[in-house]
Amino acid sequence: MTTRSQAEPVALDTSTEPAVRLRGATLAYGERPLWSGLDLDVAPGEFVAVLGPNGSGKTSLLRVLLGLQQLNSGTVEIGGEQARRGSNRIGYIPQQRALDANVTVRGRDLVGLGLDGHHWGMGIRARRQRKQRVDEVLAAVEATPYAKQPLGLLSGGEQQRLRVAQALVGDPAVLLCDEPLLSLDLSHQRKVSRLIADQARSTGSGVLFVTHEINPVLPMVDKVLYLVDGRFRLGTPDEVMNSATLSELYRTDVEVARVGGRLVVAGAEQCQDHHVVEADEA
Ligand SMILES: Nc1ncnc2c1ncn2[C@@H]1O[C@H](COP(=O)(O)OP(=O)(O)OP(=O)(O)O)[C@@H](O)[C@H]1O
Repeated sequence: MTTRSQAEPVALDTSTEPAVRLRGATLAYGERPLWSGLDLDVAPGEFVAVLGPNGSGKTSLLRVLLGLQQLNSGTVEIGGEQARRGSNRIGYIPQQRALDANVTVRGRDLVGLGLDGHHWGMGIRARRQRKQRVDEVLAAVEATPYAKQPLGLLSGGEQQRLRVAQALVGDPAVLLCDEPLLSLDLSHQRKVSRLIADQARSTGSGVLFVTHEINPVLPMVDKVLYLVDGRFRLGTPDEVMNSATLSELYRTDVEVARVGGRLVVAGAEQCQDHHVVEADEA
């Protein structure tokens, strides 16, 4: 499923800058801080899962990295440069919203938009390379059969696979994924998770992956950032996803068990609806 781009590379030199760097980052809307004093480095190729209950500030973190939301204090860098809107170093899979049935843009045109801002040059050769890259990524998400249909006529899961393709097509240095598995069936959840992890390993994209359910991506996760009610913990899955750490974070008794390679979290009401147990995932 791994593909390589012929676009001018935007992935970073792994020996130098982290893909993402936050220092002393604080974000508050009004009085209530969503998180404060956050130091986070995402190295090229690293896969970071961002967890937390509703309203804990996961999407807001992505908005900060996208340059759409200002920090109250601290700094945020993408590849050593201050985060800014419209950076072509970032691939973004937004939280899913169903598109209106009247949207007539074709899937492959949506994916092609992910290459805008890259330096492809002019002429027939560049056009052919661009088309080839779009075709590769469409095939990787198994969207080729419906890529010429209007987006508004596609199912939620089909639209979502095209959003994934759009985010991946430019080989971004940073891949921001906001619950990208929602509305995908189990088979496509696995394929899309694997595709994102492969992208991280092969092109050095640093991945921030917001999810309510860590199990489908657990084998791929290098670090977990867990946000709860203004507090956070950052570490390896074993360091964060254990009873002592989550009890401290939620300030109530939380039990974490490993069952057949999966994590089951029980205790605080807000984390029960957060870690859904699926029978099928290995
Ligand atoms: N621009 C804004 N102005 C004021 N409050 C905001 C703004 N954006 C988000 N919020 C609030 O900040 C909190 C965090 O929102 P955010 O969307 O980051 O949470 P989340 O962790 O992604 O939640 P979910 O799991 O429900 O998607 C919420 O209470 C939300 O209402």
